[in-house]
Amino acid sequence: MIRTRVKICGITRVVDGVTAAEVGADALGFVFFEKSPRYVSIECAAEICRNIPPFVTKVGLFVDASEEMVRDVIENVNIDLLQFHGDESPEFCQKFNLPYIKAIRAKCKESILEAMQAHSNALGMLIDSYVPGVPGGTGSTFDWQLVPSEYRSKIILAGGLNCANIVDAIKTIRPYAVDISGGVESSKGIKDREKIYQFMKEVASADKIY
Ligand SMILES: O=C(O)c1ccccc1NCC(=O)[C@H](O)[C@H](O)COP(=O)(O)O
Repeated sequence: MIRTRVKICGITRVVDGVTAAEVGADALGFVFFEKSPRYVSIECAAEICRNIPPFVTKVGLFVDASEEMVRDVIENVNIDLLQFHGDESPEFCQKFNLPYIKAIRAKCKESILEAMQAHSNALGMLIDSYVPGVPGGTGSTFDWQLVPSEYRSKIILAGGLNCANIVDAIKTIRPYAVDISGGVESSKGIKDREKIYQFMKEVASADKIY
């Protein structure tokens, strides 16, 4: 059986990080973008990461951050992976001696393929919804037919996923991983234990289908 990995993004509290890890999330995301309602400070993220078991991947998210800021996070938070949501170049993304995920907002097939080729050294490509002026965490889905099937093993599907649509999403795309934020929240930045649990159950049931 193929197992779809799950990344839960926008963790702002120790309790949510611990719950997500307990319930089986493979990765947790921390948003270092001050304009986001899910922003976490370096101190807060470091405290959460100290409480998370070692085999859960900790991901630091940035939106056109300075090199200095990315380095500050790497030095002070025990993160394993970087995730870039802005217009960062491949050269910038590869500066930090850590693997990275490049987030692409799904405007059209051509722009997705172009970004995938430019970021061929990225560990994964997170394909998210395109909402003008919003770099991530939109809560909106997009046309999944835009996802290039030939890159399946690198694709992290994001954007408006929830318990009601995740089985369909996995059956349609068969991504390597799925990423969810708003779909497992009770309010922005506050995760809901029951929703996380249900989401993990739905992913497992989708995996049994193939
Ligand atoms: O979550 C945010 O507020 C955010 C802000 C700026 C850049 C990225 C952000 N989140 C990144 C993620 O990986 C989200 O999980 C992804 O966009 C999906 O969010 P949602 O549609 O709410 O599931």
